[in-house]
Amino acid sequence: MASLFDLPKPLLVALLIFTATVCRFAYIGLTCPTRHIPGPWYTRFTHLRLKRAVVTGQRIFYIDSLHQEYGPIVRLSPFEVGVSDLNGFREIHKIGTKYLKSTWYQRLANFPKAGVFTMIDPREHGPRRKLLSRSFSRTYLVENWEPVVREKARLAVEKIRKAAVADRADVYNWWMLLASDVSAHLAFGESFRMLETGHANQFIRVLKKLTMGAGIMVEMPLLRLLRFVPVTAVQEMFNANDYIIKGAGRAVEMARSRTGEANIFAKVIDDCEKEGEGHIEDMDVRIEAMNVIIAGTDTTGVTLTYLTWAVLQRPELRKKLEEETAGLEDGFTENDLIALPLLNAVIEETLRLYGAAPSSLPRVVPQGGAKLGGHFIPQGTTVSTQAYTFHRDPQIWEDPLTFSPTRWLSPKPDVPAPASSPDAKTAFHPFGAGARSCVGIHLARMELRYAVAFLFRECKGLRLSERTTPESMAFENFFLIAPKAHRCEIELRE
Ligand code: HEM
Repeated sequence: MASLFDLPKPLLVALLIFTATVCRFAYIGLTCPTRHIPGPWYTRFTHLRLKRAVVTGQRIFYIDSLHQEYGPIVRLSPFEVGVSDLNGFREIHKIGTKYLKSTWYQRLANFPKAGVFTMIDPREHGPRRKLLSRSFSRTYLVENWEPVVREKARLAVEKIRKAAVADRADVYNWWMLLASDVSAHLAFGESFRMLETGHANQFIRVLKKLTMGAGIMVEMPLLRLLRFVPVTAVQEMFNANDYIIKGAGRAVEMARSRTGEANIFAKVIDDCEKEGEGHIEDMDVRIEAMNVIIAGTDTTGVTLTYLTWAVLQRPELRKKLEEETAGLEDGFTENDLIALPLLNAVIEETLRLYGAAPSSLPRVVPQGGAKLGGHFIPQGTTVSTQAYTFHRDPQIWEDPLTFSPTRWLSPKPDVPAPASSPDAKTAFHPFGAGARSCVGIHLARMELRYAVAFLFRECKGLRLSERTTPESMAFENFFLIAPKAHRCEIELRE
């Protein structure tokens, strides 16, 4: 009688692999710790459907569609659960929470040490965060960095205006240059002059490659094997680390030099020395300098791009913004901008629908497990909350898909704005929430305010170019969002 072992060897190996895979899936499915949570049947066996959504830039849409179908607590994979329940969100992100960042962040860290963004242990993260927070407080920024932000925003708009009058201006490019020039200037203490030259310098280009590589590797670790492929572009991606870490040494030099222009780390180092309550090594300064540039560039650049797009689709709104900003005195400050109701409402509404970081903020359920939205979730499970879904919840926002800045304005003096309801306040988190919320929030808001004020004050009558369409502006989602076309062109006919 013929036996299995009579089969040709390749077929036998294929059969064994297939059987092992089926057994593995069956085992995961039967022992799946989240099997009692609602969700598509296949998410009990594998994370592959979720992975497909991640690598094709569709994660936020896929998870949102699962919430629509299965409710506020949904199984995304055997070990990950989506949460769009408000009380669940409060519990996960409250100050002093025991839900820590998942190891996804650690795997994202491509540098020799973790920085404020990727640290997981609160005992490590807390002191670092405290040190950086002082340099990013609004008071400190207004006293030390407001003129730099203002001048760069003015210059970006001057460049946009020139290009838009001549032919068309790609605001995606200009807003990215603005945001990286600001972040780099704060981190290094000297301008990279990218707005002046109109393109990113070598350091920023390599840093971008490095973060892109880290983003790909964290999702597809097997691709690390590519480092052995002798192709220059691939090798550059893997060797970028050394170049960047070396380049970031300039941030340390500038911070420690008392003769050059200061950077934000000069204060961090001073604070450590003065108060003796913190400790930061040169490598930490390098890593945090890179963090500031990485975290501060695409986030602000993309948000400004979508703001421009959203306003220019609405000529009435554009005119009102032009009128409001025309009323500013020439030497206006951020305090004057904070007093402009429409400008701030437009920024908030942009952050609601088009904030650049609407994806899952993965956290791990602490020891003992937790009950969220009426479901028990075992310890060790990753729970993911995404702003994309909270910001579009029809139970919280009226007509949630419509871009409507007036929801942020009081209709009458004694009537609160619809967006100031307690639920809306909890649900709205474009800058994250709790102890891990954005360190750069005041810097980002300052950049957004100045850029919007200069744009609509200096460029009256802007319109979208024909090449800027809903398709070209559709979201691509790789942790952050970006327009699919990676451009957003506008025109100005005088
Ligand atoms: C519109 C612009 C911005 C948006 C929408 C944004 C959004 C966010 C979000 C959602 C988080 C939380 C991430 C998480 O929990 O996984 C975060 C964290 C962070 N952001 Fe921003 N950000 C912006 C601008 C900036 C800027 C300008 C900086 C520059 C310093 C910055 C630095 C950071 C850092 C260092 C963290 C990590 C904080 C921690 O874990 O303690 N961000 N940001």
